[in-house]
This record gives sequence, C-alpha cells and structure tokens, in this order.
Amino acid sequence: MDLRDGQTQQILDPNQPTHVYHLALDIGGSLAKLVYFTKDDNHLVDGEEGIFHRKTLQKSNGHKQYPVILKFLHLILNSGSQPQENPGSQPIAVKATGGGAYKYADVFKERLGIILDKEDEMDCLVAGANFLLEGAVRFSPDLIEFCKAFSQELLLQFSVNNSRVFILKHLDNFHVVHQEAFTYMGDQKQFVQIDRNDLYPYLLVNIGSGVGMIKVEGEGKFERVSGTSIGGGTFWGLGKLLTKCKSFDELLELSYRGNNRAVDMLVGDTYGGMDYSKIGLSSTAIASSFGKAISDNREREDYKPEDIARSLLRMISNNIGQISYLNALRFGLKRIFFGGFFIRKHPFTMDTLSVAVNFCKWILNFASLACPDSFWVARRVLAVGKCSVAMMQECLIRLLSMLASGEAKAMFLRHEGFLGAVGSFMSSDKHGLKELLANEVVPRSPSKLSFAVDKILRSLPDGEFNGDESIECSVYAA
Ligand SMILES: Nc1ncnc2c1ncn2[C@@H]1O[C@H](COP(=O)(O)OP(=O)(O)OP(=O)(O)O)[C@@H](O)[C@H]1O
Ligand SMILES: CC(C)(CO)[C@@H](O)C(=O)NCCC(=O)O
Repeated sequence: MDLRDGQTQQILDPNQPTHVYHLALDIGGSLAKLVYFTKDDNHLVDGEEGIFHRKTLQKSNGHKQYPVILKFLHLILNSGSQPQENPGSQPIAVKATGGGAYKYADVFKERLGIILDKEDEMDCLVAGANFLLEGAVRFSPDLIEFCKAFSQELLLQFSVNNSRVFILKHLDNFHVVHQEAFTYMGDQKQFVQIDRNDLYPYLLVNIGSGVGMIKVEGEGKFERVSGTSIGGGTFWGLGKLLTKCKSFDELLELSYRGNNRAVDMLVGDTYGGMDYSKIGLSSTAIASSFGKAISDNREREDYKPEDIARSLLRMISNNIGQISYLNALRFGLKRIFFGGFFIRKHPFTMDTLSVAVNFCKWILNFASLACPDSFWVARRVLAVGKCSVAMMQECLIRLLSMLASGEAKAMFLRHEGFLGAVGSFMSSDKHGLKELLANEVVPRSPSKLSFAVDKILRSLPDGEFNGDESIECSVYAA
C-alpha cells in the first residue's frame, strides 16, 4: 500500500473475506515484528495477560486475518531462490523499520514487488514508546476515526529464522492504550499511571539483539546516550552454545528451573559465608558471574543446563540494569523504561533488571555515605583530567540529589517488543490516513498486493505451507 500518494490498497486473503488495511514492519537482528489493522469482529483470543494460547492459533476458524500475513511474510523471508513475478507494474509500498528494512529490501522488491518504505529505527522506537506511554492522544483525529472504524487491532511478531509467531494482543479501539507501564519487583506487578505532562525526559532501554539506551525528551527529541552489545542476542546465542537448547523459549523455560548459585561465585563463597559489609556487599551478592566454573575438576557437563541458563540470564539482565541506572543518573532521569523482546514478560528477567537498578542505587548511596566529603570523588576524577570543576560540581549535585530522592525507577511496557513496529505504523499518519479512512472502510476489489499473495499461494505445492499448523504459534492476550 502506498500511503504517500494517497493510494491505499488492501491486502486480501484470497480464501477469506477479511482485509488487512494497513500494516508496518520492524525487521530486527533476531525477530521481525508486524503491526496491522484488520476489520473482523471475531476476537482471536480470550485469556489472561501473558498466557500463551497455542491452541487458539491452531484452530482454522475464528482467526481469519493472519494466515495470509504469515504465509506472505514467511514466503518473503524463507522462500527459495525462485523470484516471483511482479503482478503489477506499480510497486506497492509498505512501511518498514529496523536493519532488515535495508537487508531485505531487494528480496521484498524482487519477490513481491513491494518497496519497503524505510523509517529510521530509533525514530520509530521513540515514536512507539511515546505513543504507548502517552496513550494515543497524539493520533490525528483522522487516524482516531479510522481506528474507531475497526473492532480489532492485532500485533503480530514472528521470527525470521524459525517462523515462530506471536500474536500479541487485540484491542477494541487502538486509540485507547491503558496501563502501558508497570513496575515489577519481588513478584509484584504494579501498573503506573503516567502523567503525560510529567513523562519527559526518560531513559528508554531497548533490549533487542543488542541494547540501545536512548534519552527521550519529547516527540522526535531524543539522543542515543549509550548501549551495549551484551543483550538478547547474547543470551540466546551463548545460551544455545552452552545448553544446546533449540529455541529461545526452551532456554527461557530452563532458566525458570535453574539456580545460579551453582555457577556464579558469590561474595560468601570468597568470604567464608560472610558478608563484606564494609563495602555494602552481602554474602549472597554475585562476586563473579560464572566464577564457580573456574573450578579445575569440573567440566561444562558437570553443570546443569538450567543453572547455566539462569546464571546467563541474571548476568545479562544485571549488566543491562546497572548500565541503565548509571545512564539515568548521568542525565538525571527519573524513569527507565525497558522494552525489547528479550524481556518477554519473564518475571525473573524483570525482577533482575529492577533489582540491578536498585542495587546500583543502593551501592552508590552507600558509597556516598561512606565518603562524607563528596568532593573527594571530584578531586579523584579531576586528577585524571578531562572535566572542568563546574562540570564536576554539576555532576555531583545531580548525583547526590538523585540519591537523596531515591528516583530512577525501572519500568516495563506491555508492548515491550513492538515499540519499533508501532512507531513505524504511526509514521503512516504523516502520509494521509484520511485517504485510507475514506477509501478502505468499504471493502474494495482485490488489490495488486492481493494478487501477488494469491499468485504465490497458488504456486505452492499442496501442503508445502499449511498455514497455522506448519507454524508453531503462541498467542498472548494482553
Ligand atoms: N521466539 C524467540 N526467538 C528468538 N529470540 C527471541 C524470541 N523471543 C524473545 N527473543 C529474544 O528477543 C531478542 C530480540 O528482541 P527484539 O525483537 O526486540 O530485537 P531485534 O529487533 O531482533 O534486534 P535489534 O533491534 O538489535 O536488531 C532476541 O535476541 C532474544 O533474546
Ligand atoms: C545496532 C542496533 C541499533 C540494531 O537494531 C541494536 O542492536 C543496538 O542498539 N545495539 C547496541 C549497540 C550499541 O549501542 O552499543
């Protein structure tokens, strides 16, 4: 669909009377995410938040919307080397973001005649996060009307490599996003009402394959302030090597059952079971992740895979939490929002990130109390060179006020993994959704895109791609 020149086209499953009116993609290093609108009154799933509904997706009726999308994208990203004939002379544009919007641009164009209309990844992440955190209040009236016309919104994600599919949620009206942010600590989840006048500035930490840390000051106003390559890709990659798990879910599942103490070296291990209270470390604090594995007489096989998975998850989450906190401190930001598909609403991951933020806060607090003359720190840093006295003073004032107020809270997002895709979707707003509203509410004849999909489906031998059954699916109803 090309929204820029006002021409809108629907994606029509040739076998189903259901239309996808508007879609956007976020193709990342590990996963691709798709957001689309469809007009169908059947709700896909009923259930509690975060629960997987594998069976729901395996039924063949009641969820007419997605098979064509799955087939469509599966074909694009996994099909063999035979290019498909472009069914029309006019190319079709689809909004896309993430590295894959560049990497797969030729594949999309050659196989389906689809031009990926690229949007910058960070722009989209921030736009998606702002939209979800503010509610949809910044949607234009046209788009709100458009959304109201539809009973359902679907967010769908699938893995580039193994066609794993997640339908995240459906909403009655996309323009109302309730309770997006929540805190998670010690098994307690608490939704936080965000006052949109008090949202900015905040730190957005997106934990995808890698981890991006972005200071967000408003709409389109942001800066990447930090990042780390030790992220979701590291957890899944190293985990695969160390435990021989075949899927991310398996690794996550293993980590539920493990005990990191079997692998990590704790303070108590080095201090004969005692705390190192002089510097504020309890005996159960991790002194060295994976440190116990240095033991001479034990091989990898001697450690349980679940303990390794647990230790790995904790190491990576701790590290991200600590770097995030220090960056929040660096810029005086009181909220840290964690997003990205690494989190997967996993309680242990969220708890570890929160604990890491708080632990870091506590340790710094401890250090500042243990050092009554705070300017001692300044003198030390100045001795190394690099920054002026004024800068250092400001830095210290900020640091101390943050410590005193006990701010910089870790928060999580219900749509954690879809920030970029939502932002990419939203970018279409710029390109005339009025037209879309005017043209698309009344179903039209199949579009070029429909013909393209139809043609490809027809060209498949029977059973080669058996829709829902051939894809292992999971559904969240949030
Ligand atoms: N089913 C899954 N398969 C693979 N990885 C998964 C799965 N579910 C969650 N993950 C985790 O999510 C991470 C990818 O998160 P996300 O989709 O937010 O990032 P991305 O867009 O692929 O990466 P990047 O933005 O760095 O290019 C993976 O590296 C892995 O840790
Ligand atoms: C390179 C990207 C932006 C690709 O999505 C992401 O994986 C990332 O933010 N990685 C962390 C790299 C860094 O900021 O140090």
